[in-house]
Amino acid sequence: DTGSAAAIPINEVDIAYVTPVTVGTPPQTLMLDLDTGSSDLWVFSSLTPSSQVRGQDIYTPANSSTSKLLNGHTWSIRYGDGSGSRGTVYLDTLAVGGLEVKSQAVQTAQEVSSSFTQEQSLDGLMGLGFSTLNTVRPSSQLTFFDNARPSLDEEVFTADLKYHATGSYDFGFVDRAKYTGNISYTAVTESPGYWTHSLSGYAVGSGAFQTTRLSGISDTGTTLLYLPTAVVTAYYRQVQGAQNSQYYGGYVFPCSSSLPTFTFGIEEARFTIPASYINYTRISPTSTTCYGGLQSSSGLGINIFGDVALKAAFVVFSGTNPPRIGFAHK
Ligand SMILES: CC(C)(C)S(=O)(=O)N[C@@H](Cc1ccccc1)C(=O)N[C@@H](Cc1c[nH]c[nH+]1)C(=O)N[C@@H](CC1CCCCC1)C(O)(O)C(F)(F)C(=O)NCCN1CCOCC1
Repeated sequence: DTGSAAAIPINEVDIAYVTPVTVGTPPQTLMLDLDTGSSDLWVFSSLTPSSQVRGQDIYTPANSSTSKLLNGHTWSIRYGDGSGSRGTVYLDTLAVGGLEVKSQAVQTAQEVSSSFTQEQSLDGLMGLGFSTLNTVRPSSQLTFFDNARPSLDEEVFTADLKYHATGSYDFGFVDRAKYTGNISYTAVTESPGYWTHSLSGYAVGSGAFQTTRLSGISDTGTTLLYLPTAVVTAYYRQVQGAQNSQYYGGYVFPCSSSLPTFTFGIEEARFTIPASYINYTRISPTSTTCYGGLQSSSGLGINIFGDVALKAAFVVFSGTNPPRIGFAHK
């Protein structure tokens, strides 16, 4: 079996991407953020207080003939940006791009934090990290990918995220039409449940490639690229008027600045992020100060290869044993 679905940016600066997912019988369609940085599939639901729902689509288990309450199970998750949610669990039929799983744990939110209420384009998350990160207790649940595995033609899913455009997620196959040349693979460690791997080095603009292994997580659920301070200062040293603002919590610069590209290595392969991806957004609609798409990871304790980096490549998340991750040009 295979599946293929759209990855649609939810705003004009690609803060996140959502994918249509159908849940239950008859199918209820929700727009979920497919997130390789977590492993809970949770949705706004009929159990979410109406005061916390603002425009999101909801899953109503009572309207599904195939829903089953997973008795006595609860979950609670906190994300890197401080947002969170918690609730109960149903098993139901769930499909992404034509690929169906009969009994997927669907975590129904009974409480969501305000940033989720405010994000009306996001009806929930589909975690595609390793199932060890799942927060359902007393027994943790499997991700959609882990449930789908036995029926997949190939034990992979791919991410083709695009800059200011709709891309795609494919399950069970690697679409030759979506990339050029060869796929450069590198080893993944499942610790502690993320797609953790290393970069073989980096270059700022046309500068020399610095060969140094940088470990981090490829995370479709994180907007920006977070790397060590040494790398980030080397980058912004090339940007007129750039400064690390305490006020804005990161590197900002005049929107008129010309930015260098940023290149990262996956083993012998090199991937260049265009300057436009790093000129992330104005700090306010009328401001001439812009916020960088490359920021320091020093406060995070981990380097995060988020969407700013991932959208510069075609990425293969391979659930083989051992797992590996592949990057190709597109
Ligand atoms: C707002 C922003 C300045 C552009 S942002 O860069 O912060 N963007 C947010 C994503 C977002 C999208 C839409 C609206 C609002 C926020 C972002 O990139 N947040 C990151 C991480 C981060 C670090 N620093 C600042 N932010 C995050 O929490 N990402 C998680 C998924 C997000 C959560 C909010 C909603 C959108 C999806 C994540 O899952 O990718 C994660 F890996 F970062 C994470 O927190 N994983 C949870 C890991 N736990 C470990 C323990 O077991 C349970 C799972």
